[in-house]
Amino acid sequence: MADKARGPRREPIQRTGEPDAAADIGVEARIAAGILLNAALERRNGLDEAMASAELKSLPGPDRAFARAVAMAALRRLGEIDAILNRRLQKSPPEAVRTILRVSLAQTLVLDTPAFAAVSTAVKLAERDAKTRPYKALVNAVLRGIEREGPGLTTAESNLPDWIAARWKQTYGEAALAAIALAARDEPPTDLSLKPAEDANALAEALDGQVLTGGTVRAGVRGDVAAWPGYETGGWWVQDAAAAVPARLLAAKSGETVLDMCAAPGGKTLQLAATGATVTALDRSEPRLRRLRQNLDRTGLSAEIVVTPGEDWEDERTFDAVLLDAPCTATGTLRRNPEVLRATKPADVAKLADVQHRLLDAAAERVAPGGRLVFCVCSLEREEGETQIIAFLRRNPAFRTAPADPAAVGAPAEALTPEGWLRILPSMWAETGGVDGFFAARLERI
Ligand SMILES: C[S@@+](CC[C@H](N)C(=O)[O-])C[C@H]1O[C@@H](n2cnc3c(N)ncnc32)[C@H](O)[C@@H]1O
Repeated sequence: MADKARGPRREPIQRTGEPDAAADIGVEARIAAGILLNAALERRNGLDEAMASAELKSLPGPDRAFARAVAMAALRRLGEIDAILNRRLQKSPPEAVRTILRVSLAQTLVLDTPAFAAVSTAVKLAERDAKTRPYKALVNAVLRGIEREGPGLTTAESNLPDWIAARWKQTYGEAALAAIALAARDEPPTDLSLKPAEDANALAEALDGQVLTGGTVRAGVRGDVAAWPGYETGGWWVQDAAAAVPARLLAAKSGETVLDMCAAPGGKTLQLAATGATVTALDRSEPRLRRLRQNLDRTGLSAEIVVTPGEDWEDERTFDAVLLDAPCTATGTLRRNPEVLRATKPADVAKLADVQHRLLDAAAERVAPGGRLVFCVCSLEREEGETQIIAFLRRNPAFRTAPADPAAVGAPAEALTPEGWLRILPSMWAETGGVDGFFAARLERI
């Protein structure tokens, strides 16, 4: 596969992190990294499933964390890593050999692992398996060649699957595509949403971070969030700055009734419950609702929980405000979940748009006269965002757009569309570390 030329922007690959003591971590962790990488490339949720497998769980914690960091780095830079490899490979090696090479390059090019450790463990990995043993010398030569002569220039856009890059170029233009690709190269910072009574400035200071417009605290440190101040006492929860926007847009108030229609694992339910509104959190997935319950317990917040598909809910109630955070391709979360780009197929966009259409109609029925409806998706695909709302407003003349005020809801100013909706791109707020991609529209029943 040749390095894709989608424009002139070619730059040296940048290192972004350094897992602890990578040089001391051994072959087993690298094998695990390969397992995680391939699971993520093979199937949706593959990485999470593989992380939960007995094989991964049997590793010591630091090895497991290292394996995940390597797999994530490889996924974020897959196009660049393959381009570098392809310049040195005369023909494509067996997949197992490519995995070893990818895992090794993710360490040296992205994670700052010392080359001696990344290369020698790659050679040991090749040696261990009869299928890869004949390629031991090749693995050594390719990796040492790259170390000696440098990786060469690569493009951030090459990390995006072709069909996705083509779509985003058409929807957002070439410059935005390049900016999104750049934003997706690096591990994003961790953002926290706080309960209203918490001191955002003190938390930001403790985490060497900053308070963003809207009140999100962006941590300046990484690591185990459960060890950060305020976790045990439930003062905050992890939630990307963009993911915190839709619940603010709904502007729930104490004393109102609110339905969160696709609620689990509950980041937005927590925001809504923290306003003092009476919240009903509905989701079709019991396992995901279990996580929502744990989140409510930890934060001391409360909500009624309903397990059912939103379209089939046999309940007559209507609500002052309804939030529909619909299931979607999640392409906007590519910085946090680079695997979504590999797992999503073109046909998924239309399939999920159908689900969103049905859920939107079901959500609309739950809105009391004069009430509000916020629809949002963490997708960059127009069919899951703007197109849904245009079609919904045509089918439902009883609703109209209530334009968003980006400053009031902690969204980037440039996210506001002419229609009054919010289209947040991962390239926005780049100077403070970027955001997830989101679409959100607030509607009101006339
Ligand atoms: C984008 S996630 C929601 C994230 C959540 N709002 C949060 O902030 O943590 C979409 C959710 O929709 C749920 N879901 C999918 N189809 C559904 C349906 N027909 N009815 C209700 N929930 C559904 C999924 O189980 C998933 O939890």
